[in-house]
Amino acid sequence: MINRALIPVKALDRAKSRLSKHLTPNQRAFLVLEMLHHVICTLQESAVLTSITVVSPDERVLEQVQAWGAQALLEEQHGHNTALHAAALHQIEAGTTALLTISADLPLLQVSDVRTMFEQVQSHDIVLAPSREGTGTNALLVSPPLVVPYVFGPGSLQRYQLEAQQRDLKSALARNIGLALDIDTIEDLRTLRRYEMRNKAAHAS
Ligand SMILES: Nc1nc2c(ncn2[C@@H]2O[C@H](COP(=O)(O)OP(=O)(O)OP(=O)(O)O)[C@@H](O)[C@H]2O)c(=O)[nH]1
Ligand SMILES: C=C(OP(=O)(O)O)C(=O)O
Repeated sequence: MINRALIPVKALDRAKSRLSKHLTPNQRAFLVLEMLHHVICTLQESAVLTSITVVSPDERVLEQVQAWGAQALLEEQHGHNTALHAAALHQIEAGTTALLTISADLPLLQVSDVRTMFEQVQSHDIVLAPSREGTGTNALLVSPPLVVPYVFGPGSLQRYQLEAQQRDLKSALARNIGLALDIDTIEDLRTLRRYEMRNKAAHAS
């Protein structure tokens, strides 16, 4: 198996728009980079990936991720799904057998979450990590790459499940808070804070 990962990242000045009422543009850019760093480090620590590639139209993001040991791919075609499709074609050319596409905004992601998904893909064609409210998709692991098209956007979980069904593919869900809590809204930030406080208290006792 040659396992690789793709992380799509929006231009910093457009990212986290749902937090624009609560955070300044600089704070939002900082938050995006901090969460991205966490996701890259966790993927690296999982030791199951040959490479991690960040796909973004933003030169600042691409420069930064190379310093963190990830590969940088300039978004050739604009739009979340189109950019990912083009990036996945490169991964196929590079001999990738299993491709993880994962959001950059998962601050509670753990090494065990990543390893579990790769264990699941041994016996499934597609592994989906639902978002906390159960309609979005925070991570998608497919073997081979592009066995289903990219359909990220509102209601994507159901759409991926339908795409898999139509192709008679075996799919599995990966449910864990590390994969489920993506940060889009101020409520998500509050939830994150609650988990962090709980973890701190658990470590102190
Ligand atoms: N390269 C690329 N990545 C994208 C694009 N749209 C979203 N992403 C990334 O996909 C993941 C999920 O994105 P969203 O939650 O839809 O966008 P967001 O910027 O995080 O938040 P909102 O602006 O509030 O929607 C994040 O890692 C984003 O940076 C895009 O057009 N191009
Ligand atoms: C893009 C997605 O998520 P969100 O915009 O909710 O982060 C998705 O779940 O497909």
